[in-house]
Amino acid sequence: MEQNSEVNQKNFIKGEMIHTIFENKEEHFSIAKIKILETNLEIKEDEFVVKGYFRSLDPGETYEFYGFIVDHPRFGKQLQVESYQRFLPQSKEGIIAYLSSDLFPGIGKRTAEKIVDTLGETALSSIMDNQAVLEKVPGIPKDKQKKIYEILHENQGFERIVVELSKFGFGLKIAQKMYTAFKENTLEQLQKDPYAFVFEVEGFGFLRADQIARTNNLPNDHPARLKAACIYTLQNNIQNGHVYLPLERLLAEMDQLLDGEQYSIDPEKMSEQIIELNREKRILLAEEKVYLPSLYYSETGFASHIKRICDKKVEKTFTDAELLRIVGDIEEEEAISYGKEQYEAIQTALLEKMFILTGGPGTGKTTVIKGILNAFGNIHECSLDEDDYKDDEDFPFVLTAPTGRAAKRMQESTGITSVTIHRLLGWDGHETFEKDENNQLRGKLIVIDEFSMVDTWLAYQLFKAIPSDMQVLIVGDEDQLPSVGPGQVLSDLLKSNVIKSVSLNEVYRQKEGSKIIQLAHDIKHAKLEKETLTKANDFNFLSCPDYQVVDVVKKIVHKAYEKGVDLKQLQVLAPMYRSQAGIHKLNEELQAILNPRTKGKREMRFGEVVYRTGDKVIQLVNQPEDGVYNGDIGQVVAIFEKDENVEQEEQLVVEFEDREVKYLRGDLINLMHAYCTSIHKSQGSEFQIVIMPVIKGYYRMLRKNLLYTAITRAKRSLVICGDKEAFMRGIKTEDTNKRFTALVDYLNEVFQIETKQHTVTQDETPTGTADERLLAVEIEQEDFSPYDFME
Ligand SMILES: Nc1ncnc2c1ncn2[C@@H]1O[C@H](COP(=O)(O)OP(=O)(O)OP(=O)(O)O)[C@@H](O)[C@H]1O
Repeated sequence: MEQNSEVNQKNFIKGEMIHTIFENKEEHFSIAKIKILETNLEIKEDEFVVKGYFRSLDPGETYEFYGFIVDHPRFGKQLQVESYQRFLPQSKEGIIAYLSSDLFPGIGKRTAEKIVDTLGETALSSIMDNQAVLEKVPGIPKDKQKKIYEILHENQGFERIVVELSKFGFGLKIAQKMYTAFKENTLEQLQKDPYAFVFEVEGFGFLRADQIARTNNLPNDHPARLKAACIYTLQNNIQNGHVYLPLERLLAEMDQLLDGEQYSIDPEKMSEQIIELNREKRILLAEEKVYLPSLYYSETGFASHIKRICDKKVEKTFTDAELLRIVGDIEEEEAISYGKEQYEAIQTALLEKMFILTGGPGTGKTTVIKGILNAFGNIHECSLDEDDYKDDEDFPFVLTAPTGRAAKRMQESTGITSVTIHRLLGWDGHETFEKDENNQLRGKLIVIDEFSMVDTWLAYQLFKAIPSDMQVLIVGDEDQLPSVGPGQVLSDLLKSNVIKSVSLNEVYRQKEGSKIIQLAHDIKHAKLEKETLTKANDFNFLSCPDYQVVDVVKKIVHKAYEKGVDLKQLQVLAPMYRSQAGIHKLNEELQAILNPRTKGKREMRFGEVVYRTGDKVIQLVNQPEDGVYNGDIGQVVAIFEKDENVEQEEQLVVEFEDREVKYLRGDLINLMHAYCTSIHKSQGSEFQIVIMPVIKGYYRMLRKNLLYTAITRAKRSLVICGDKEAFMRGIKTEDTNKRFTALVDYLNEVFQIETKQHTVTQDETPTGTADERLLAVEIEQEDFSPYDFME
C-alpha cells in the first residue's frame, strides 16, 4: 500500500500484530503487542506495545502505526497511536482470517477459503478494483458480493480518512465517530461545513468547528456558522432547564458565541438564518420564542391534553353527606382524624377530574393519597386488592412516579403496585413509548407522585397516554428542585390555576418531635435563625472548617458503620462532583474505610476508579432493557474475569432492589460509587440517615431549594457538618435561574383565560452576568454525567 509522504515524516512503527493485551469493544480501544518489522524510532526491542482507538486489530496482520512514545509508570514505554493503516493481507491464511473476521458479517471461513482458492493471494486488491471478479467464485450471491466489495472499501477508506483527520489534530476516538456519521464524505464535509459535526458527533464542540472553519477560510458570517451557533445556543440553554429562548436573548447569546468582541455579526444575517432554520423545521419560532420543535410540541401538546382530560367531567355519583360518611368510615378504619386541609384535599380529588396535592414533608401527602384511594374505591365500588381482578379485567388504579425509589415508596405505603413513568409507558430505551394517544393507559384513577421531577417532555408523553375518562391526581412538593430536564411543569401548573389544588401546610410529623421537619418548614417559610440549628434527637450541625469536613464525614460514617447501621439506609449527600469535599473525593475516601482493598477481594478498574465487591454504586442513566433506572442504588456482588464466563469478558454484577444487572467494562460509564451521591440524584428517594457536608467552597451551588431537597430526604436523622454561615447564606439564597417556559400561557390559552402572567417576563429575564450563566451550565452539568469532568 502506498504511504502518504507527510505521514511518513512522523514516528511510525510497521509491525505485525501478536495479541491483544486489553480491549474495550464499545469504545474500540485496544492495547496490543506487536512484532516490529520497521520503524524510524530508536527502539531496541523486537516487540512493542501500541495503544489507541482502532476499528479492529487482528493477530498476524501487518499495520503501520503513527504516534508518539509515552512512558507508563507501570507498563513502561508504549506507542500512543494517533493514526494507523492496515496493510491488506497478502498471505493465504491472512486473507482467510481477514475475510472471516467480524468486519465481514455473514462471511464464514469456508467462503473466505473459496475466495482465495479462486482468486489467489491478490484476491483483496482484485476485488477492490473490480467487484465482478467475485462472480468467478462459486456460490456467492450478488448481495454478498456487493457487501464484500463495500466493506473492503469502507475499511480502507476509514484508515485513509483517519490519517487525514489526524492532521487536523483529531485523535482516533473522535475520528471513529466522525467517520461513522459521514463515512467516505467525512473529509469533504469537514472542508465544506465543519459545523455539521457539532450536531452529528458527540463531543464535537462549536469552537472546534470554528477553528477548522477558520483554517478553511470560511467567512465569519457563513450561514452554516450562524445556524450552528443558533442550535448550539438553544441546546445549551435547554440543558439549563429552559424550554425555549426569547429571540432577543438568543441573538445576544449567539453574538457572544460568534465572538462579539472582535467583530460583530450583522443581526440581520443572524435573523435570516434563524428564519431559514425555522423554514427547515430545525427550530420553531412561536412569536418571539425560539424552540427546538420537539419541545414546542411537548409544551403546547401537554397543555392541550390537560384540557382534553379536564373537559370530560366527573359524574358525581355521591352526595356531600355520603362523602362525609365514607371519609368518616375511613378515619375510623385507619384510626385517624383528617385535618381540615386534608379533608378538603380528599373531597376535591374525588370531585375534580384533575387535582394537584402539594405540601412539604410530614404534612400527610401519603396519608391523603391513601384516603383518596380508599374513598374512590368505596364510591366506585371497586376493590383495592389487585388479586380480586381477573386477568382480562382492568385494575382501576394506576400508580406511578418518576423514579424507581419513589414508585416503590408509594407501593409500600398503599399496598398497590406502583411503577416508574417510563415503565408504565413502555419506554423502548430510545425515543418511543408503547403507550400514547393511540394506545392509552387503562384504569379509572392515576396517581402521579413526585411530580416536581417531571420535565416538559415526559409530562407530554405521559398525559397523551391518559384517557379522557381517567381521573388524575398529581402529587408533589413545589419547593423542591425543579426537574433535571427542561421546564418546571408542577410550578407552572400551580401558577396557571387551571387545575384545582390543595396545599397541605399543617405538619403532623412535627407533633412527633421531628426537628428535621421543622427545619424544612422553617427554610420553606424563611423563618430560620442561627439558634434553630441547635442539636436535637434527630438533628445535629457539626461546625468545622472546610478543610476538615471530609474527615468529619468519614468519622460519622465510620461510627455509624461500627454501630451496625445498614449502609443502604445511610446516605452522604453533596451538591457538586469536583471540590475538596466533592462527591468524587468523598466516594474515594469513604470507599477506603467502608470497603477497603483486602486480600482476595476482587477488583475491576475503570479509568481512575476501582470497583470492589461489596461497593455501593448508583446507576446514572435509564436502562429499561435491564430494568434499572437513573438514580437506582445497588451493591457490587461479584466481579468475574474474562475466562470465567461464557461472554469471555470481564464482568461486574450489581444487585439492585429486585434484580441483578451485569456490566461489561464498556457499561461502567453508566455507574459510579454511591457512598456519596449528588442532591440532584437523591430527588425522589428517602434515607433513614442523611449526612450532608456544607462548605464555603460549595457557595456557588448553595441555594434554598437544593438544601431543602437534601434535608427532606432524611427520615430519622440528619447530620450537617461544615460551615454554619455558608449554610445560612445558602438557605437564604433563592434560585434566581428562572426557566423560560410558556406553559402558563398555553394553559391559559386552551382554557381561554385572559393571559395575566408570563412565566418569565422580560423584566425578570434570567440573563444574569456571563459568570452566572456559566455557573448555571456547571450546575446543570453537575448532574448529567459526572464522567464529563474526568480527564
Ligand atoms: N390527620 C393526621 N392525624 C394524625 N397523624 C397524621 C395525620 N396526617 C398524617 N399523619 C401522620 O404524619 C406522618 C406524616 O404523614 P405522611 O407520611 O402522610 O406525610 P407526607 O407528606 O407523605 O410526608 P413525607 O413526604 O415526608 O413522606 C405520618 O406518621 C402520618 O401517620
